[in-house]
Amino acid sequence: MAEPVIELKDVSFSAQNMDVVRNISYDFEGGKTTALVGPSGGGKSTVLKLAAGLLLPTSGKVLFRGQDISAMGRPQTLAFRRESAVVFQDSALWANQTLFQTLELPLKIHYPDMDKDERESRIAEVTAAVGYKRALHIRPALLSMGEQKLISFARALLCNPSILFLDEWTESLDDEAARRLVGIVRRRKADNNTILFISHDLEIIKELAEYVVMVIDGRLSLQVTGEEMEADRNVAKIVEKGISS
Ligand SMILES: Nc1ncnc2c1ncn2[C@@H]1O[C@H](COP(=O)(O)OP(=O)(O)OP(=O)(O)O)[C@@H](O)[C@H]1O
Repeated sequence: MAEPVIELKDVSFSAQNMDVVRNISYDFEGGKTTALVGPSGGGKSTVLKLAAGLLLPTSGKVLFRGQDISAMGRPQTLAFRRESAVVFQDSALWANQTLFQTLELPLKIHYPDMDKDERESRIAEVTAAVGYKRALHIRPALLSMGEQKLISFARALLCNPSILFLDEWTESLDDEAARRLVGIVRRRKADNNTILFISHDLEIIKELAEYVVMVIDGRLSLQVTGEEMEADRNVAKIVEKGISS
């Protein structure tokens, strides 16, 4: 097994007197693609946000390359942020900023020496890669949910991260747009990126996932490899049932 890039060590997360995630331990192997699956409300997004360091556990630890995320100083946090990127389920674009401003900010933070022309060309590159064709000097309210997803995905690609956290990333997209993003993830996977994604689409899970982890009621209920899922019809059925409930 390759070195784990992200480790969840007995992680729990509670909010408003509710145990959302309970005592989860899991190592996300470097260079591998893992699908988080399970029924709605089971805790997948919370696990993804804990792994991405966007939520801090109520108890337990999340380690990035062996370092406790909650104890990292600013330089290490910045390095983790530059190396990783998140596509949120709701896209999470800034309502009061143009798409261009939203896409320019990560480049300004992580590449302070990049000049405006270079930023424009990088933004043009990633928006073309995801197939976004409309203007960039407009605000997200003018976009469909699918177009917002494309911009969110383009933002995730901007700094060429080696770790991708993708939450319901093909939701709201038509087939052509979804296939395009699947193609991008497939190429990133071939380039040994570490990818953690949430999907309710069995075909996408089968196509991309090397590991499948099911979260039900805040707990890990199944951990299998993509090969085991492919080979064992019973396992495939459990996963299928889990994602459709
Ligand atoms: N900060 C919070 N405060 C209160 N409840 C929360 C919080 N975060 C998550 N929850 C609740 O915890 C449960 C799990 O949420 P989560 O979004 O992680 O599930 P999910 O498996 O990703 O669901 P879906 O597939 O519907 O997106 C839900 O019932 C949600 O309302």
